[in-house]
Amino acid sequence: WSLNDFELGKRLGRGKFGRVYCGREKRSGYIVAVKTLVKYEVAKEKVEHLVLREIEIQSHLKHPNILQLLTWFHDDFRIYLVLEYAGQGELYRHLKNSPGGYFNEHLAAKYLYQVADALNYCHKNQVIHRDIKPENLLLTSRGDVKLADFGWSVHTPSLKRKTMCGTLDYLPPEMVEGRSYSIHVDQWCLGVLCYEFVCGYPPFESNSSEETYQKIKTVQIKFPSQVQPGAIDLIKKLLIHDMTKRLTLPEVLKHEWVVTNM
Ligand SMILES: CC(C)CCNC(=O)Cn1cc(-c2ccc3c(-c4nc5ccccc5[nH]4)n[nH]c3c2)cn1
Repeated sequence: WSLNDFELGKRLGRGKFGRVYCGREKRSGYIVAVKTLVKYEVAKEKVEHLVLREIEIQSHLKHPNILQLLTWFHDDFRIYLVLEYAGQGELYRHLKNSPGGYFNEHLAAKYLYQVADALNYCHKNQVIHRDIKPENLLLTSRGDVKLADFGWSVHTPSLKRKTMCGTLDYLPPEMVEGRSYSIHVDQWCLGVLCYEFVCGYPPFESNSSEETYQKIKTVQIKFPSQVQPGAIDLIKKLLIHDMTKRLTLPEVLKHEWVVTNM
C-alpha cells in the first residue's frame, strides 16, 4: 500500500505527532481514517519504539469494539496508519450533547458492556491499561463503541476536556499512590467511565489536582438523584480501593443492571 492508493478528505483531528484524515481507498471506495506521523517528530521525541510497539499490539488485536489498525506504510517523511473509520466520531461529543449531559440507562449499559467486552479481550491477550476514558472511545455509524487507544498521540480538536488534568480523573488509587498497576486498573477505570456515562461528569472531579487525588485515595463518591440503584451498585463494586476486591470484567458483563438495560 502507499499514499497513492488513498484520497484524503476532511481532517478528523490533530495531535502531537501528526494528523488524522478521513480517507477513501481508490479502488474499493472503502472509507478509512488515515493517521499520519511525522518521522522527524517521532525521532525527535525518541518514541519510535512506542510507535512500533503500538503497531505490534494493535495489529494482533481483533475485536468488534476495538478500533482496527487495517494497515500501515511509510515514505521518506511520514508513517501512515490506516485505521477503521468510526462514522459518528467521539463518544465524548455524544455524551456532552445528550439531554442533561448524561446517557440514558440503555445507552450507558450498552456502551459499558461493549467497553468491558473489549477490555476483557485485551486482558485475554495480555494487554492492559488501555487508557479508557470517553475521549478514547469512538462511535460507529451503527452506534457501537470502538476503543481507540490514542494513548501517546492524538487528541482531536473538539470536545477535549477543558483542562489537561482531566486525565487525573481516571487514575486509580494504586497509581495515585505510586504503586504498580495491573489489570485491576481497567476495572477501576470502567467504574469511573460508568459513573461519567450516567452522571455526565467523573466522580472525583475537583478544582485542584490535590483535591482529586484526595477523593480518589479515600474513594469519596456522591451520586445525583437521577442515577438508578442498579448503576450505583455496579459503580460501587468497581470503585473499590483494594484492587483485588473490584468486580472482574466477566462479572461486569453479567451484572444485573447491565444485562437488563443494554
Ligand atoms: C501506532 C498505532 C497502531 C496506534 C493506533 N491507534 C491510534 O492511532 C489511535 N487513533 C485513532 C484515531 C482516530 C481518530 C478519529 C477517528 C475517526 C473519526 N470518525 C469521525 C466522524 C466524525 C467526526 C470525527 C471523527 N473521527 N474514525 N476513526 C478514527 C481514528 C487517531 N488515533
